[in-house]
Amino acid sequence: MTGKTAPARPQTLYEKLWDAHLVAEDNGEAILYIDLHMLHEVTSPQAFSRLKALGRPLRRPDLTLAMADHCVPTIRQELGTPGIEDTASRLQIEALSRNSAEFGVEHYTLGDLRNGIVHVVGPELGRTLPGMTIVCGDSHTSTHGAFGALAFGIGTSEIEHVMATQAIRQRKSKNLQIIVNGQLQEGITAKDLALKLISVLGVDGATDHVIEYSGEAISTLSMEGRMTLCNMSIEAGARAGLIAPDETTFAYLKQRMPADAWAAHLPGWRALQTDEDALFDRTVTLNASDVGPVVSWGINPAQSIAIDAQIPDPRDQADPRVRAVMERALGYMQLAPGTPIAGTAIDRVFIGSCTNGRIEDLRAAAIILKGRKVHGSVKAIVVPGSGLVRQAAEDEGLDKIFMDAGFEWRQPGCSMCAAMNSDRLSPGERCASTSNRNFENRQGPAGRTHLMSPAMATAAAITGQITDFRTLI
Ligand SMILES: CC(C)[C@H](C(=O)O)[C@@H](O)C(=O)O
Ligand code: SF4
Repeated sequence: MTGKTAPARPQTLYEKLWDAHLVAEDNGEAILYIDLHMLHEVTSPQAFSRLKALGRPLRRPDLTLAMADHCVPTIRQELGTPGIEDTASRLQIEALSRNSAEFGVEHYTLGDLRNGIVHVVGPELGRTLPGMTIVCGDSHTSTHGAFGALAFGIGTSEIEHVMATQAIRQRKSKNLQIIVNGQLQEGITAKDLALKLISVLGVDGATDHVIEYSGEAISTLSMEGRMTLCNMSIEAGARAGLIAPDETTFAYLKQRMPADAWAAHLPGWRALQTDEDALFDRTVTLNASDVGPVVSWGINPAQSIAIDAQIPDPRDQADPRVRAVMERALGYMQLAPGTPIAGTAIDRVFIGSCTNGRIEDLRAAAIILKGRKVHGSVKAIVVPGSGLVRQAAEDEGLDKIFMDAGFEWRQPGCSMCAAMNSDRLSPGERCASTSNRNFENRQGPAGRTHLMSPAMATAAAITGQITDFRTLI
């Protein structure tokens, strides 16, 4: 012992979270301890079966939380699983309940107020906390990074691994810093910012990176907005998205956990910041004031443009591969280059998903909708992200505003985000959607999706076409 200690190297938040959970490391491969493992019905059954076949116990049922969201119907949930018409969905949801009971996992069944989309429920129940490592067999686990937790999606074999060991094998990602300076304009949301960022970065622009978002525009976002932004990190290829916890985070959590536990955590949470002079592999800077309402026109989220822009022309692209992707998108979406995106007629509106199914999203929609009607040619549904969101909305009378306008007021679930249940587009239908993916067939075979914010989807519902919501306020 020399008595000397190496000077502490400045670290990013990602590096701090990594080090705090590092169990072992060898040749770049690490084992990370996992603080919270969330399960849903689609990606957990095989892992449970393997565990059973091997006769292994679930290592930490107390750090595991299960709920059905993808396949659940968004009507008649009070009937429980017997009310599910689709047999495959019913079996999957029943299997989750059975497995949860067998392994002692906390599980919210259909119709339980606490049930909903896993990425909405974890945070709102105070299970998602700053400084945690959180995994789930679902790519949008990145949502939880909004709290300064290292949260990422995992595959089925990894689910089994976490179930058995409460740890996971990982390689360290690179670190991408995204600084958003200035303030977002009135009514412009984290969704517009996310779509704008993805259109700048590209769908694989953040591959192999963990993003940390910072800057004035980020610090003024609500927790709901931060979750929307971190949720969509994955659509730029990122492993995870992170926002350092601050007073907004602490205030959100204060309402969701026992006061003594909250106070005990606080000093540790405050230390979850990127050190000054810490090094990132890359930095991207954006001015919030340059962001207006953004809408996707194509078949990936990077194919997004400002509401006052024209559909891009593949002939302007030098790269033949980019041109080919654009041509395919235009063909699938049945859009002509050079035409304004505003004015595109739509058939369906979907407000919901783990991106935009929170109370703030429903409020943003209801403010515009109040006293107006859904256009005669449009079928519109609103699907709260959880039972608690639904209840909060009803307490505020938002359900009435939606129903009076002609929206269907549904029960919680992923619904039309991924069409893994009976909520889906018919072939050829065009949808204004607050979800996060506009891939071909995503919302139903041959369905066409335009991603946008809740305010923009509401404006589309009212006018029957893609519309700048600011013309309605
Ligand atoms: C079903 C699930 C594995 C999938 C995901 O990982 O994201 C789904 O949630 C999605 O949004 O496409
Ligand atoms: S709401 Fe959509 S994106 Fe989110 S978990 Fe469900 S299917 Fe995936």
